[in-house]
Amino acid sequence: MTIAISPHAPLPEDDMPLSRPPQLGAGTGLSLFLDFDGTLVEIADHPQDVVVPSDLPQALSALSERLEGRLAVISGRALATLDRLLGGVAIAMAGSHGGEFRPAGAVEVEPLADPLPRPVCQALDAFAQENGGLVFEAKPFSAAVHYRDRPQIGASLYDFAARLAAENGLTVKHGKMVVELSMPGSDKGTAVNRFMQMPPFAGTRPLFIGDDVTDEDAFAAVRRFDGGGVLVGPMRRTQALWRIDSVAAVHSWLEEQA
Ligand SMILES: O=P(O)(O)OC[C@H]1O[C@H](O[C@H]2O[C@H](CO)[C@@H](O)[C@H](O)[C@H]2O)[C@H](O)[C@@H](O)[C@@H]1O
Repeated sequence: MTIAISPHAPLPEDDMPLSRPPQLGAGTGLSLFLDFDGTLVEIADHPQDVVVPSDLPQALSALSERLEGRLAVISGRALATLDRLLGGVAIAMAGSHGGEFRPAGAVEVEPLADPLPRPVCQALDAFAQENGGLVFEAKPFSAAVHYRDRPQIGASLYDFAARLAAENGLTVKHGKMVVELSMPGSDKGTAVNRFMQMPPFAGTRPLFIGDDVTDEDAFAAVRRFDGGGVLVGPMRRTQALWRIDSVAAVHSWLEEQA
């Protein structure tokens, strides 16, 4: 299938149906970027409770091989966590919302951001402790507070984090029942840009599959390389050009590409 995509194509309206993404057939020159939570694994109540299908690491590894290495997972999770959850599969990865970067087969993690100042992490952690039921998650280049167990705290948590961000020159991200702080200059879009400057991604047209608003930076980035985003889940205002209904449907689509 030939796909024609322009970075200047109009964005879809939020009530406009988006079709399934194109197939990664031989000779299409496409590369593939995948988000993790809500895309490859179902959302769970707590970050440590996600269930990784036992065949997922091998499926990613086989697809990466078929695409001659043009596959990467780009996640908000720490790379060390992704390694543990995916059994150390040797595919390309970026973690901590673009703060950590590692090409396929490499051992060294390349930082693409500076770590958060310790007092900021301590302040976020203290807010989580003082508002029982919040989960503080420290990552090498960002820190997150999850409020899924106390949704009513979401607005005050966001205000608190936004104030910390303004006082310290940081970036605040608001994902699914989670508020995160990181140093400016790294997000999933910068991770896409970095991969697209190096082989085997350079010169290809990237697809990015993701579910969260934090994936929108990557949806915008892939359009600049004549590629497109694939939104997972219900339609919303998005920069994605295609849509897949659910995590299960992502798995089916990945199987079709094998
Ligand atoms: O970029 P992603 O791979 O989608 O990671 C985004 C965040 O995912 C994790 O939190 C989310 O998933 C949890 C498990 O399903 C869920 O409990 C939580 O409410 C979600 O926000 C992860 O813990 C974060 O570090 C990632 O940034």
